[in-house]
Amino acid sequence: MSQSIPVITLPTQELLDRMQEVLGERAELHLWPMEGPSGLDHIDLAVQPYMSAPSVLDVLADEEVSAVQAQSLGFDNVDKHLPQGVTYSNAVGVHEGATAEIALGLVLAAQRDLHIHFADQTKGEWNQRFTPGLMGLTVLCVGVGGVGTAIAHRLLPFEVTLLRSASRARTDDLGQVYGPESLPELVGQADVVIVGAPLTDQTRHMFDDEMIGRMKPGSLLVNIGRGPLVDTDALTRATQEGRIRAALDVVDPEPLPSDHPLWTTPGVLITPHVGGRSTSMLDRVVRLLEAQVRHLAAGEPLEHRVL
Ligand SMILES: NC(=O)C1=CN([C@@H]2O[C@H](COP(=O)(O)OP(=O)(O)OC[C@H]3O[C@@H](n4cnc5c(N)ncnc54)[C@H](O)[C@@H]3O)[C@@H](O)[C@H]2O)C=CC1
Ligand SMILES: O=C(O)C(=O)COP(=O)(O)O
Repeated sequence: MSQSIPVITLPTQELLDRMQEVLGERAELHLWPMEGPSGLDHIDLAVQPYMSAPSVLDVLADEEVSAVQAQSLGFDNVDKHLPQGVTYSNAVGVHEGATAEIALGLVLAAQRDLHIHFADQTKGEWNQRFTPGLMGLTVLCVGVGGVGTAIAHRLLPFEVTLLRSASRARTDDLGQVYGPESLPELVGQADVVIVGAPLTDQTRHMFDDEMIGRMKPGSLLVNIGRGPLVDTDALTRATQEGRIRAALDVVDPEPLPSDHPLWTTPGVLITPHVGGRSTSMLDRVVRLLEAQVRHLAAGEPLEHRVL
């Protein structure tokens, strides 16, 4: 019996070449058609481009597609656009570690004023200063999934007291996880709050005036999840008044308009949604797609299905 060959469309030539190398004859690979229908009878797996546009979802209506594999972990924007009967898998294993690196980088920069030292460097100025650091402080991670856990593991060697909260209370190998009902009390105990939850109806504006108002004076709010988890106006007010500091890889809106006050508010650090953008990302995407193609060839369900 001849082996069934899944048809995969891929968003970039580089990814297609890497897939060809790894999968050889096992898959029939097509570059995703940017304009017009592909002309294929059936597509077993369509790969969502990493950069958001053009979205594979925009062209699915013209194709017979079984499943979409995303190259992102977040899928807050997807459900309304996904045609019925098409499954959607997110990119588990691709971005967690890289996003944790950006979270830790932002925390360390903000807690040791690295940005101020680097600005001094551009002027050749030798200004020594004392900074809060991280050792001995309390850090709250909001979101204990792949990203939150990667952050927690990287934080512990910094000798912090770690608090964690998620959508439900439980214990895991790192200890106690608190439920959402505990969040208002926990934020008041933390010197650093790192938000790594997904964007849902329940989490949108989770950090509003009230929640931000409960944070310790001078504490740091880090957002590496999705911009709308934090109410931008509330955050702008709190940082402009110097009540809290912020370090943001994600903002609302994205891109942040160049005249937005957050860009220039003292105590606010911004990176342009680069959590997942590490050069080793493509290797992890290829490994994920290889595993998914194996499942298709074996007639098994795809992994990491979220929709
Ligand atoms: N900055 C960046 O470049 C990146 C950002 N992300 C964002 O990070 C998010 C999280 O990704 P994963 O860890 O893979 O998700 P996940 O699904 O593995 O974990 C999500 C965690 O958030 C928690 N959560 C859900 N609702 C909550 C609530 N109401 N209160 C507190 N916690 C709640 C869940 O309990 C779970 O612990 C993604 O949805 C995406 O938006 C992901 C990758 C890169
Ligand atoms: O995986 C995610 O959710 C990320 O945020 C990184 O990917 P993106 O830049 O959103 O395509």
